[in-house]
Amino acid sequence: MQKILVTGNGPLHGEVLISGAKNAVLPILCATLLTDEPVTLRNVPNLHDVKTTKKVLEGLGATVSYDPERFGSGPDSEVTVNASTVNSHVAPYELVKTMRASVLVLGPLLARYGQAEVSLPGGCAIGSRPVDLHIKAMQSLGADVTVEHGFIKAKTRGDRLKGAHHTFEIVSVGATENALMAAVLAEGTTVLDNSAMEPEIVDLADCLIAMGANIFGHGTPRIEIHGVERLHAATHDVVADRIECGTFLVAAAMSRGSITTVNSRPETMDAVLDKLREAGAEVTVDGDRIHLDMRGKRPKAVDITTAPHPAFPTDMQAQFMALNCIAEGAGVIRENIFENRFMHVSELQRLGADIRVDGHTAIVRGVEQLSAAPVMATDLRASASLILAGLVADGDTLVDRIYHLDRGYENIEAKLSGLGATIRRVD
Ligand SMILES: CC(=O)N[C@H]1[C@@H](OP(=O)(O)OP(=O)(O)OC[C@H]2O[C@@H](n3ccc(=O)[nH]c3=O)[C@H](O)[C@@H]2O)O[C@H](CO)[C@@H](O)[C@@H]1O
Ligand SMILES: C=C(OP(=O)(O)O)C(=O)O
Repeated sequence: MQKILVTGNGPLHGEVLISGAKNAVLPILCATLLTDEPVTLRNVPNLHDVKTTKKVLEGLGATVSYDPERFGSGPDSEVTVNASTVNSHVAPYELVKTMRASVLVLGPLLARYGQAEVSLPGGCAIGSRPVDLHIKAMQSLGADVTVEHGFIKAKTRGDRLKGAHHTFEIVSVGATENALMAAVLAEGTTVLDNSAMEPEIVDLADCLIAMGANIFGHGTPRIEIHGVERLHAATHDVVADRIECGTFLVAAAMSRGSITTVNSRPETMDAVLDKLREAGAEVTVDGDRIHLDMRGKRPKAVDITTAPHPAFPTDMQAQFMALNCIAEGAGVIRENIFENRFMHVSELQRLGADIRVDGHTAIVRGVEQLSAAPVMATDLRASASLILAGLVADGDTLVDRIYHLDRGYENIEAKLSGLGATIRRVD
């Protein structure tokens, strides 16, 4: 099994190209099921999760094509999906269990084919992550849904789903996306209240609009959709990954360095950029570039409270915990989205971090120096936090179970090496 070996090696400097967002490309790939015409996506990141989604779509009968030479090559990286050949409506357990975003085929399959069978994704390291809100939204749109033998089985009552007014009980990114994709082909108007407002939802809506959907209010808590009978071919550029970008900026801050992110989307990152400034970084924005400079200073600890967008994202919590581990002072971290998203704490403690956890709150007191140790990644962002800690620890840190990392970071070791880090993959 592959591992990453990272050696503390002074400040990071230079430019890093940000990839397309995992959390945008996955729902958008699922949205290609909504039309029998080809949809081309650009700025597609070369991630394990993208390959899993490709397998899910191919399992349904769609054709997914890309040029392996150019795949993962930044803005020009293209994937085309042709769903005209879809002949199955079943997303099997073997694929869904490895990537819960596969549940996002539920809405598109129901909307286009009137039926869907999607395995329940199950829990994962960060929490139980149920899909009840997805199911309730499908029911509001006129689907009969049962859960049998570990599968969500859904059927439209008539030929098509019916537009409806649906209010999400709590804000959910995935349930908003599933409902949005289902509603674009429903008969009549749908209003989705208490919708999630993440930039990746806006990107999905923009792609659906390019495919001919009528959507208003995306990026606000109320999305209105006027259903159309069919969607058509389109080309769409996937929005930049704000979490990948934030991860590199935190790495630079921790190492007291100075870096510039390129092809990023600063306007989607206010909460993270504000916290970096609070930590003592000089952050300037110029179009798609974010420049962060620590001027050689040690970062200051910051308090973090995770909540739905536009508040501070849970997917950046572990990285800021790593920052607090070596910062001046103490920071309080409150995790409000997932019940079990402190799995990185015990591994950071192995590197010498001073962290006390009480329920959903962690108090982190910065230490002058972390000391390298073998550590185990438990989930995607936990993996990132361990690499960041390893970058500033004294000695060689070996991070095991990096398959989590490959789900969501394209070539992280090459990108960090390009910034001057000493990091490599070992077998
Ligand atoms: C592929 C993708 O985009 N993943 C992101 C998405 O996950 P995901 O879409 O799974 O996260 P949600 O926004 O749905 O989850 C928010 C909260 O709602 C709960 N919930 C969700 C659905 C449901 O049916 N019932 C229910 O109780 C969850 O357990 C969680 O406590 O948003 C999360 C929150 O920003 C991010 O951490 C993930 O990176
Ligand atoms: C939790 C995450 O992703 P997923 O929903 O794909 O598990 C993440 O990106 O940090």
